Amino acid sequence: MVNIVVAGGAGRMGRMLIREVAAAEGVALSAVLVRPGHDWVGRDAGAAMGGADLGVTVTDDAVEAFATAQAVIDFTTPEATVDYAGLAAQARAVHVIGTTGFAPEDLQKLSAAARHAPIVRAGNMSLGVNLLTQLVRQVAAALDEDYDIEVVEAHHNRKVDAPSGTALMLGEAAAAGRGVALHDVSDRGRDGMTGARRRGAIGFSAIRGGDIIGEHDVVFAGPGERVILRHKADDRGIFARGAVKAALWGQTQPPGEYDMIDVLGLR
Ligand SMILES: NC(=O)C1=CN([C@@H]2O[C@H](COP(=O)(O)OP(=O)(O)OC[C@H]3O[C@@H](n4cnc5c(N)ncnc54)[C@H](OP(=O)(O)O)[C@@H]3O)[C@@H](O)[C@H]2O)C=CC1
Ligand SMILES: O=C(O)C1=N[C@H](C(=O)O)C[C@H](O)C1
Repeated sequence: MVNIVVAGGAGRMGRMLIREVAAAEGVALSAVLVRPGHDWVGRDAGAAMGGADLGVTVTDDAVEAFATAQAVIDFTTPEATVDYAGLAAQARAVHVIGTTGFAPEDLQKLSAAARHAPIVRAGNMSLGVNLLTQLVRQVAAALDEDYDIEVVEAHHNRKVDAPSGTALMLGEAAAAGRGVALHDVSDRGRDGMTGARRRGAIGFSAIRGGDIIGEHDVVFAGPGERVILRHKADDRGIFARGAVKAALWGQTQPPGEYDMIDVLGLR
């Protein structure tokens, strides 16, 4: 049995993860970790969510929670995730990171932690999006720069980062297909007199509204035609189930940095 801590348990993804981990086979929900001082601390996790007791008390003590865990599933904030990466590494627990919006210096800290225990990180943990990245790479390799690539994403009005982690994954895949580095061709800030579109650019745009779970289009707009590859998330369970799969997969891996392409065997 793999003991899993859900970090960020009171969040949208955290609540979904508590349900999925509690229901999944081969894993046990060993702790639910929330922001220090959160009003869920000390309560049963199931009752805190308005359901039946799960027999797991919510805590804000990460060191104690990680001490008996084999995996930490973390959908929180970049700041919290960087802190938890150090603690998970000390506990030699697999750290499954769904959090998005990292700065380059955060990613360096995650790489340092991954020298001691496996980290699985992906901006999207669903099977569908990870498969889509492979398709995007293939289409980008097949179509030349006469086809302008645009990544369009839509999310709920509480999302704090843009472009989404998924949009960046899709942009990276398109750039890899074209044999270029995304940071050399990325166009993220159109406003005002932008001038004509730069040939070879990969553009990003973001819609924020309502309760949209997550929608991503990769548009290849060419002369007289458009190819559009699309993913729509209808249920956050797809991300949570991917994260549980990653926690189990990571148990047999040496320390290092991995993603869902590794977990799903899609590379
Ligand atoms: N990779 C993937 O497949 C997916 C990734 N995500 C990403 O996951 C992240 C979370 O998304 P979502 O659940 O919608 O966001 P929420 O804001 O609903 O949840 C984040 C939770 O983390 C909590 N938190 C903040 N700091 C800490 C801390 N130090 N310790 C423990 N908990 C903490 C917040 O608490 P409080 O509000 O009290 O501060 C909040 O409850 C985002 O970065 C999002 O982009 C989302 C879906 C899928
Ligand atoms: O914040 C969200 O909600 C989501 N975040 C991830 C992202 O940034 O791509 C994954 C999913 O789209 C939902």
